Formats: sequence, C-alpha cells, structure tokens
Amino acid sequence: MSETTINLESYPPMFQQQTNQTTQKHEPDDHNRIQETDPIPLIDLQSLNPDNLAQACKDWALFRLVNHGVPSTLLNQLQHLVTKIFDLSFESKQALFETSPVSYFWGTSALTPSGSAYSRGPENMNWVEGFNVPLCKLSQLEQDEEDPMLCSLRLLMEEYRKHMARIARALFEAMEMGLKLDPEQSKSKLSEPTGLARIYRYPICHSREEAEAWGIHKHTDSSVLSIVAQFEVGGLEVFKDDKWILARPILDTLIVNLGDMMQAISNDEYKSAIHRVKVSKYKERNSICYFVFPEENYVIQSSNYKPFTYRDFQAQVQKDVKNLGSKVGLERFRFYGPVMD
Ligand SMILES: O=C(O)CCC(=O)C(=O)O
Ligand SMILES: [Fe+2]
Repeated sequence: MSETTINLESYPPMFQQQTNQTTQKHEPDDHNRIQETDPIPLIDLQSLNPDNLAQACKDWALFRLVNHGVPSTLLNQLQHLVTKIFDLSFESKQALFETSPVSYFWGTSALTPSGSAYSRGPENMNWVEGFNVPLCKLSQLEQDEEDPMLCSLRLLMEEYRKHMARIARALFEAMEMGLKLDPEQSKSKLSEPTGLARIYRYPICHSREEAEAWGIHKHTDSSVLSIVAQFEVGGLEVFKDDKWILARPILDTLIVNLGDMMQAISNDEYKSAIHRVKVSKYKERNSICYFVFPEENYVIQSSNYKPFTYRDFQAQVQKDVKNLGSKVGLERFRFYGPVMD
C-alpha cells in the first residue's frame, strides 16, 4: 500500500510529537465500510412528516436530513476552504483570528483552554482542533479584501448561517407541534441569533489504540438542536440500544441531533443524543457543527426540572468542567437531582 505525507507543521505541537510523518493511503471511505448499511432514520425536510420526525426524535435523538436545501456548491466551497485553513501552519492558525470573535482551539472542547485536558492525563485530550464561530458576529471578521481566506470564510459562513437557521426553525416548529408545546414562546425556546458554528479538523492519530482514539469523547450537546455537516471521512457515532452506531457521511445529507435544552423543553419526552467522534489512522476528518440555543434569559419550565435559563446551565457546565473535568449537564437541574454547590 502506498504512503502519503502528513503536513505535520499544521498539527498542534502536542499532536505532532505523537504522529509519524507518513501514513498509509486508504480508500477515501474505507473507514465507513465498517458498517455497510446505515440504520439512521431519514427525515425529508421538503415533505416533513411530523409523525416520522417525532418517532426519530424519540427513538434516536438523531436523524439524517435529506432535501435540506443547502446548495451542494456551498458545501463543496466550505469543504475546500476549511481544508485549506487547517493546512496552514499551527502558528498561522493561532494568529489568524487573533483580533476577531472567532477563536482557535485544540485538544479540548472550545469551552476550556487548549491543551488543558492534557494535565488530567493524555487520554483526556480530544484529538481535534477547531474554530469557534459565533455566527451573529461574523460581520466583525476581517473585512480586508486582501485576505481572501478570511473574506471567503465570512461570505460562505454568512450564507451557511441562513440555511442553518432556516432548517433549525422548520424542524423545531414541527417538533413543537408533535410535542403539543405552546408555540407562543417559540422564538425564545430556539433563538437563531444564538447560532454558533464549530469548524473541526480531526488530525490523523497514530498514537492511540483503536478503542481510545477519540476526537471528541462521549457527550451530549448543550444546544436545542445541532446540525452536523461531515465531509467524506466518517467518525461520528451515536449511542443507541447499548451500541455505538456510525452515522456515515453520505453526500448531500446532514446529521441533526437533539441537545440538552430540547430534552428539558420537552420535559424528557425527547432525550439529548449521546454521541462521540472517532479518529482515523489514515485520514484527516473535517466537519462543521451548528448549534442553536434558547434565548439566554428565557426560563425553561417543566415538571422534571427546576426552572432555569440557558445562562444558568452554561455557567454550571463551565463550573463542572473546571472543577470535575467534565460536564454533569441536565442532572444538575433535575428535581431531586444532585445538590448544586
Ligand atoms: O464532528 C462531528 O461530527 C460532531 C462534533 C460534535 O459532536 C460536537 O461538536 O459536539
Ligand atoms: Fe456533539
């Protein structure tokens, strides 16, 4: 089998040390053939069937969206640009958005300082690097026409943001109907201006056993909904009936998963999806994840949880991540749950 050279200079130094210069070339979708058929439920946005949607939310908390209306040219352009940005040297990536609302991170989720997980043992590190993009602040990004990369990123992400907001709104309203929720405060429960994108690269990983090669460890998202665009290389797995199921990257489809806020809003009728991301020995992986939240000060009321706002939730998550190394999540707010300190 032939070999390919990795652009090690583009890897965060902690990853460089643990990665060989070359790797074996594999067929692009080899990793995805682990599972020939994909049991992930399909939801068609163009002819949205509320019963199918409700079933997928209940059974899986995750589904594959088809006919979503995001032009494939936009997805292709984004894929191309994202690959190019991550291929820059580590130092250039750190410097790229220094004075903008976009931030670069590696080794952890975007919430904690890069590399901090390493101090709790190298196995705690997420084998990932990314950019955190608060979408409503995109216009503050470098307007300088002389930097074509930033200019393209701004333009493409502006476009992408509109599609994500449209899709999230359509899905959420259908979910609300299925759950018979009062549509009165729909815009507060899912607030498009809170939309956030994380653009990821999962570098090639040589130093870990297959069973420990996590780009992102098992988690639930804090969002109402999350929408994932994955390009060519798979790795996203969802936990269902005591098994991990690979959500294959199928062309022109998006993966949608429910987050903790959806679980709280639906009073546990729907659960947030437990998922993780595996990394490959052979191929770098890119994805773009869109998260949308309730309005920060909107009080979520339900019989299973103490009233809380997303702001309260976020503050508690940050506290837990700092003190315990991981998120406790919704259980902090459940009636009769662990006492909050
Ligand atoms: O990269 C992916 O496919 C998913 C990322 C993810 O789970 C997250 O950002 O919360
Ligand atoms: Fe996630």
